[in-house]
Formats: sequence, structure tokens, C-alpha cells
Amino acid sequence: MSRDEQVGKVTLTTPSGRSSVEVLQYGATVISWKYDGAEQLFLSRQSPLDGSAAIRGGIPIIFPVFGSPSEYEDHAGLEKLPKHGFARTAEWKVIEGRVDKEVTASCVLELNSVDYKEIRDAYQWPVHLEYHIRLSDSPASLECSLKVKHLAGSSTMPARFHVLLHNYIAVGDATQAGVSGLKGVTYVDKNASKARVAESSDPILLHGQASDRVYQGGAPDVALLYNDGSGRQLVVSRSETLQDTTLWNPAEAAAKGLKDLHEGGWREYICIEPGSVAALNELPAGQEWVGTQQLRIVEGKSKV
Ligand SMILES: O=P(O)(O)OC[C@H]1O[C@@H](O)[C@H](O)[C@@H](O)[C@@H]1O
Repeated sequence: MSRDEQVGKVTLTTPSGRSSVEVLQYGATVISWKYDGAEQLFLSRQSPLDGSAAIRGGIPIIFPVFGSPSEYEDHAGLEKLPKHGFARTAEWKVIEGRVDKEVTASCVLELNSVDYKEIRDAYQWPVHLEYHIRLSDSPASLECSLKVKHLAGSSTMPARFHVLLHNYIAVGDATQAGVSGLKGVTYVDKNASKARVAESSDPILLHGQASDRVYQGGAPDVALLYNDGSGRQLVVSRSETLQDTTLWNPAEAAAKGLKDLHEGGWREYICIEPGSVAALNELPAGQEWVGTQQLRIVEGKSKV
């Protein structure tokens, strides 16, 4: 593990040098994952990386609310939070870094909500977050695991939260790449007044249409099928605690409203976001919750 303390960045590289990952302490945001020199994640060229705004790309951590609190009828205890919560814009601490055996490298970051007045003011529950990042060459994969511990103390009521890992997966052309594994799963379409729809396609092709869908449970693995002729897939697996999947791409018109997205950037990614967002978690005082995802490169024969 190497650290750039001035920038607040950790770089992990596996001993073979085949895989590397860069993580900002700002938001504990993974901003790059390379395998054999190829970048797997999208990062907007216009995203400020100086801690002035959430990162447009990589893997922002969404906690403890997904979207704006006002989107939910029952948002008791969440109403003062900014959109997508505080985890993605807080400064995390690095507590551990390791290179194991011959194929993996890992690090751990933490965030203690009680250390920050602005978080205490917006979120009544004292929570300790731990984020474990593990990089491997075999299989070529990146594992991210978020642990939430309700510290009790100032509030003994169950801590209420959503969690979502907002993966911006790099693709050659988002209008042509496919997303597989969601057929039959019901989604809430945030672009259509929250209509509930059962997915009928496999693979899903966006064809340049905007997507802001929250698939509710039912899909252990979701795969991004690249359209580069290689048959390669990026498989997103997750623990049962991250049972929901948001599929987001703003497409051309809405992308114009995203000032931190470079021209044409919307074509270069599809967000496949495992989360626990269909209902709020209620974590009793003193207890822990863990959600884990694995992004895995699979060479195969998939056709889009
Ligand atoms: O622009 P932000 O705050 O990073 O949010 C990006 C998108 O994140 C997605 O997860 C949400 O479903 C979208 O509704 C939202 O627009």
C-alpha cells in the first residue's frame, strides 16, 4: 500500500503488478481499478478531486440515505441529511493496509460519525463505519465491504439507514452495452413517477435512453456485458444484505444538467449499484450490519 498524505489517497497494487486500485480518503471513494493496465471504472474528467464535492465516478458510498430524504414518506431521523447522505463527502481515516500471499492487497478505512459536528447535527445515531477494500488477481476482482456499527451512547433507538455502493462501471458505449441478471425482478422507475414494472429483458440495453431504476431484491449476480466483441463481462455479486440494484445512466439530455460530467461522459459508464434501499434498515444499539460486493472480471462468450 502506498499513501499520498497530501492528496489523501491510498494506492493498492497486487504483488504481480497486474491489479491496482486508488482510493481517496474523501468519501472512501475508490476512483480507479485497473487490471492489466485497463481501467474498469469511470471517472469524470470534470469531477473535482479536492474535497469540494462528491466524486462523479468510481465507487461513492451512499449512506445513510439514498437520494433525498424528502423522497420518502417516512424519513424520521433522516430529514436533515444531504442527498445520498454524508459518507461520500466525509474525510475517512486509513487504519490498515496489507499485501497478502501473492495475489491480494487490501486496506481498511473508517469513519466515526461522532468525530464530526456537522454529521452529529444531521444524523442522531452515533455510528462507526469500516470499509474494507480487497483487490485480487485471481480471480481479477475488487471486493468492497461496509460495516456499520451502532455505537449507542447518545441514541439507543435503532439506527435508520440505507446503504448503496454507487459503481460507475466504464464501458466503451453505454448505448450498446448490456446488463444481464435482472429479468423478472420488479423495479421502481424513478423517471416515471415511481411506477412499478417487472423487468422483461435479458440483457437490458439502454439504447441511449435514461435509466433510473431501483430493482428490488431477487438478483444475486448482475453482469455488465461489454460490447467490444471480447465476450468479457463484469459480474457484480453481493451479500444478501445488499439485495437491491439501482441501474442508472442519465443519457444525453439529463447529463447536460450534471456540471461535473464532461461532454459525452454519460456514454462512458453504466452505474450498477448494489444496495439496501427498498426499505430502511433499523439497526439496534450496539449491533453491526455488514454489506459486501464483489466486482469480478469474467472472460467469456457473452453476446450483446
Ligand atoms: O448526482 P448524484 O447526487 O451523484 O446522483 C446521481 C444518481 O444516483 C443514482 O443512484 C440515483 O438513483 C439517481 O436518482 C441520481 O441522479
